[in-house]
Amino acid sequence: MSLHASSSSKCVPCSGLDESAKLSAEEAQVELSSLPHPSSLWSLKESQEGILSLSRKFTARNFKVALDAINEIGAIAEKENHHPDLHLTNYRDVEVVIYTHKVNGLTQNDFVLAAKINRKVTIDYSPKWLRENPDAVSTSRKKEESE
Ligand SMILES: C[C@H](O)[C@H](O)[C@H]1CNC2=NC(N)=NC(=O)C2=N1
Repeated sequence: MSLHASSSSKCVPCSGLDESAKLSAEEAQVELSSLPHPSSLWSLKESQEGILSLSRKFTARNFKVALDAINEIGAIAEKENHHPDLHLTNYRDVEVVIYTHKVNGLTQNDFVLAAKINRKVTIDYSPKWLRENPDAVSTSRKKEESE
């Protein structure tokens, strides 16, 4: 079982991590596909500097819902002491980007956090976005809107 698949998993302090904790692109792909459902919400992303990260994008129903989701994700991050970059890229479009700054790449901590976000955060999505992204239905706060 992957580390993040266990509900007792917690992020280990990033300050203690070194390069040996950094996952290769292949290892990251394996971790990605074993995230709890719906793992398809997340994708691997590589910056121009070659830094691998995990990214999840969604469109919320409105501005307030987008801000509430950011705050909810932020509270989980504080608890784990592992912090995503949270982007409000348009008034209700959110992108969550997770990587381990200490190693400039992905570690197990990033997948632990992504798994917690999948399990704990439900979002009142834009109905149109949810229709276009049916995998997200289990993370929708208003499941009936998907029909
Ligand atoms: C001391 C503390 O553990 C570190 O500064 C943490 C805080 N949150 C962090 N978050 C992320 N995403 N990467 C880090 O390397 C990191 N380091």
